[in-house]
Amino acid sequence: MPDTPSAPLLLGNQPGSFPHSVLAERHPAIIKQVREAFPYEPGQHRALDELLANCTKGEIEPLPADAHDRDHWETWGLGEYTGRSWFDVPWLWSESWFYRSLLQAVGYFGTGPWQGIDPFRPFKLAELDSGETDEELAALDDLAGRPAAEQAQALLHGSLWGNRADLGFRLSAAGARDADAAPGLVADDSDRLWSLLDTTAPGAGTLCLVADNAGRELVPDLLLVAHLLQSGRIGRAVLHVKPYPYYVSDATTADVVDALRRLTGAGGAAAAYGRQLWAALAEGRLTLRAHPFSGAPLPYAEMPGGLRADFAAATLTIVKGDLNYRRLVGDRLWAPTTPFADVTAYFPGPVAALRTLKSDVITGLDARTEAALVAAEDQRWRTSGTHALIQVRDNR
Ligand SMILES: O=P(O)(O)OC[C@@]1(O)O[C@H](CO)[C@@H](O)[C@@H]1O
Repeated sequence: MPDTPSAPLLLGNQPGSFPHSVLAERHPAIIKQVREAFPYEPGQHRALDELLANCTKGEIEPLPADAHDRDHWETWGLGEYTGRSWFDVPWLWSESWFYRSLLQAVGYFGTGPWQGIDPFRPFKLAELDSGETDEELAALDDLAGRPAAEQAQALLHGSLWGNRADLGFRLSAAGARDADAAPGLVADDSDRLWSLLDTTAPGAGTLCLVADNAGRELVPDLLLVAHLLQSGRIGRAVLHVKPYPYYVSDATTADVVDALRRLTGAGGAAAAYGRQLWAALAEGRLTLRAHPFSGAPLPYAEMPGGLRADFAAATLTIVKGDLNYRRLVGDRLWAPTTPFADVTAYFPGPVAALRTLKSDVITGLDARTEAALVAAEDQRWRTSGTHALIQVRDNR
């Protein structure tokens, strides 16, 4: 970002701020929920007690020498932050460290019987099995008879607003789920998004979709991918998921499998989409990636070469959700009118952000939109989850 003056990095040490509330309130609430959802054994309860004390009052501790991911975390700044309060290091870093620590506490990374048991799975499954998901899937039958452009726009918006289905957010924002979505987007580059996928050679393009939440967000993401493959706007899709459970509801490979089973078992148009994606995986037209950096506590500007090459080769990369937006533009308190194109100039290919606003970070607003939002809601629009955006930077 050579020409963009930087902005203050978000830390969690300002009482009353959103980042502070995540560290002081959301994380303890997540520990409580996870503890109540599983018949954990004494060692796990002890480890959760220790984590609760450590993440609210303690300091960041080093990893044991034999931790499987020690090298990653050393590269990602653990040495520098060891011994500091969770509240005094970059907020993005301490949140990521929290999820890594929670998985450690419940034995996810161990060699024992709890290895690989996702502590968030009950919440994800409840959402996937909900009546709301049934309704959303049934609506696909009506959509099937509509013109292709209308279907595409509806599925794009389904994927965008699916981002409200974020279980971590709903834990701490009481009533967030029911608050009405604001009509209109605070930024809408959807025409540019479609123009990037308008191809004279059908089936030639590759879409990278950096997924966010499982369940009611991943389902519409998959439907969008299926539609783009089917209509020939893309020939290949690469779906980036998290390598392990993260930010409560972030999608992992297991969640993709659950979502595909849900689709194929639903009947009607949903099942047809599900079968199509199942076949696309078998044929290599849809590929899954679970890159370690997808769970890293760092902005995408610091992504390693392999991941950069993936994004560079794509016709378009769609980055879903609030956390990915923070990582895309940098977790900083930018002036809202800072151009999105400037803060994403480092990204190696065309990139689109689809996000509902759930944290203070925002770029790319025009001054009039920002003024109207502030006049109506003070600064609440930044974190309420009721506003959304589609922003695109095309570097071709
Ligand atoms: O990435 P997502 O699922 O859209 O949102 C993640 C989120 O709930 O977690 C962060 C705070 O913990 C915020 O960035 C955001 O509110």
